[in-house]
Amino acid sequence: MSRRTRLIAALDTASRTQAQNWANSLKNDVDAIKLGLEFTYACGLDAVRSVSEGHRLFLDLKLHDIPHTVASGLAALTPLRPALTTIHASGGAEMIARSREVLEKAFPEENSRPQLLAVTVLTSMNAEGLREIGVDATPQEQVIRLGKLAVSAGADGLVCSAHEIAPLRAALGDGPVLVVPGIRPAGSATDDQKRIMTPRQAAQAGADWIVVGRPITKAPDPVQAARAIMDELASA
Ligand SMILES: O=c1ccn([C@@H]2O[C@H](COP(=O)(O)O)[C@@H](O)[C@H]2O)c(=O)[nH]1
Repeated sequence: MSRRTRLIAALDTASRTQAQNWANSLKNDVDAIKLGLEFTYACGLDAVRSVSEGHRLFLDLKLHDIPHTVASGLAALTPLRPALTTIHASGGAEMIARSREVLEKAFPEENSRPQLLAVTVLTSMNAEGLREIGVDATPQEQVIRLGKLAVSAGADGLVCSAHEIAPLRAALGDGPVLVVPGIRPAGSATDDQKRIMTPRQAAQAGADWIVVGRPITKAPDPVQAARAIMDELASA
C-alpha cells in the first residue's frame, strides 16, 4: 500500500510570539504543527488554541497517570480539537481504553475524533537507556510489545522511531497510524535523539507522519528547511 508521509513541525518554544511567527510563516509548507509540553506549560491552553488556528494540531502532551486522571485530563483538552494527541503506552491497557472512550464520547462522529496515539519508546532512548530503567529488551522488542498492547486497547496509532516501522507493520498490519520523531536531515545535529533516520529513509520505511523540530526551528531559514524536507518526502 502506498502512503504519503506528511510533515509535522514541532514548535518547541516557551514564547507565544515565536510560536505564532513560526505557525504563520510555515502555514503553506507543513502538514501540521506540534505543540507540546514546553509551549503548553509556558503559554497555556488559550495560546495553544490561537497558535494552532488554521493548522492541523498535533497536541503532544504525552499523558501518563492512573486511568481516571488521564481520561479526565484528556476530556479537558478536547475543546482544542487536536487532530492527533498522545498518551504513554506504558500507562497500560486500562488507561488507553479509558482514553479512547473519552474521545469517542466527546466526538461521536468517527472522522472528527482526534487520533489517539500511544508513545512506545522515546526516540531519545537506546538499549542502554532502557536497561537503566530496568527494561531488559531491545528498543525494537519493547516498541512491538507496547505497540501491540496499545493498539489492542484502543489506540489509533503509535509514536515510534523509523527503525521500528517495518517490524510494527509486520506485527500489526497497515491499520495503525505511525507518527515518527527522531528525524534528522543528512548532516544535521542529532541533539538528544538516539534512534534517528532522515526524512527520505522514514518515508521509504512507511511513516504516516514525521515530526521535525530543531532541524526546522533552529535553521537560519525555517521555511526553507521545511520546504527541503517536504521535497525530500515528495521524492522518496
Ligand atoms: O519519542 C518521541 C516522542 C516525541 N518526540 C517529540 O518530537 C519532537 C522532536 O523534536 P526534534 O527537535 O526534531 O528532536 C519533540 O517535540 C519531541 O517532544 C520525540 O522526539 N520523541
